[in-house]
Amino acid sequence: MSIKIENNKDNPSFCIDMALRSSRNFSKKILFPSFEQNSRQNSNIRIVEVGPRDGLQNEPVNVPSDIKIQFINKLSETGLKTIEVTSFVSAKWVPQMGDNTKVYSGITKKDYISYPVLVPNVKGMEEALKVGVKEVAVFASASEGFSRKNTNCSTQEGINRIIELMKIAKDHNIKIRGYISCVVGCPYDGIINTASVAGVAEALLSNGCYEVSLGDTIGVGTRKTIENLLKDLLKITTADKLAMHCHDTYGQALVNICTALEHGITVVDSSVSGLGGCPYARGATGNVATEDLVYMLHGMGMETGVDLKKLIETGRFISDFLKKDSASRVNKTLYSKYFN
Ligand SMILES: CC(C)(COP(=O)([O-])OP(=O)([O-])OC[C@H]1O[C@@H](n2cnc3c(N)ncnc32)[C@H](O)[C@@H]1OP(=O)([O-])[O-])[C@@H](O)C(=O)NCCC(=O)NCCSC(=O)C[C@@](C)(O)CC(=O)[O-]
Repeated sequence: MSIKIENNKDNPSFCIDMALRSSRNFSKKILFPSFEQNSRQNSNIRIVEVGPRDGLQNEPVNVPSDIKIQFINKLSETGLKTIEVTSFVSAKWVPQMGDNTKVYSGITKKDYISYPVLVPNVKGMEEALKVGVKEVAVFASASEGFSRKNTNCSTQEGINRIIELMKIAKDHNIKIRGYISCVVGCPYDGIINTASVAGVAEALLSNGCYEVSLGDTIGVGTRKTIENLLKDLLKITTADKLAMHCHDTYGQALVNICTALEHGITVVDSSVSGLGGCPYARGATGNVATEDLVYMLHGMGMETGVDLKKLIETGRFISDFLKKDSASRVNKTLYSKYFN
């Protein structure tokens, strides 16, 4: 059975199946019973696009700086309000991000878009300051095993480093966003308990992060585990201080994001074309694709301010450069309808 939707901005004027209608009506009332109530608070969702950083950091082929700059400039035209541009980590650890200064300085910045960069320590913070960053993202792990593999230190040592760099950031009026990695599972330590996540969240928030993004780094979370995590976190903080960052290894990312929306969270990280992965989290695939996220949110009647057609074109630009298929099902389905 098909219905024709004339004014749906995310779909060409062709017949789409019941899935879209379902996402507008059925899912609100039946799949997620509490959704109707929370969606009134959640009608505007902020998407944090992490494609240029998380999306590219694990790519084996060197992406030239001018391609990264074109990619970010295209993302800036899509209506996204936050685009994580690069990271100021050690190039010995993540060679793909070694051109951070060139990329950050080379992009055309719009004053209504925030362009955070990832920093691990004081050295990264100082380098980021030299190019005039206005927002940084810091990261700590809820698991010891991942902390050691990713940053060569324990979780507490990582937090201590972050506290030092946050002092500098605050002195320069730089906004600070936090990430917690491995919030439900770790490739080295297995299942992570919610108390460990809550401890890191408290440390990051109390030292100056305006929000903390919950990273399901290896994408093992399910509706149940995310629900349990959020129930516990919401005892120590409020939903407006939390964001979701779901890798889609097991295809659970959208469901987990819906679970977060139900709990009042309104900020979601994603990566165009589903690019991404951490070099130190073996087996993890990319983030939830921004195209799929936007399609879902618009289908649910939520506003993101993002132009899906431009996003699809941008996703295709970077996938074509990388010579890989887009991991976004929405991109795969709609690209030819929009552009051929
Ligand atoms: C933290 C370190 C630096 C410790 O690495 P280390 O080797 O212990 O550090 P070090 O202090 O001994 O320094 C070693 C060398 O790196 C240099 N160095 C030191 N710091 C910097 C810096 N900031 N920028 C540039 N260079 C730096 C330093 O100067 C020195 O150079 P050398 O003297 O040998 O020539 C390293 O482990 C590192 O860079 N790790 C980052 C790994 C990474 O970027 N992982 C991916 C991001 S996290 C992620 O993806 C998860 C997330 C956020 O997306 C959320 C989720 O998905 O869950």
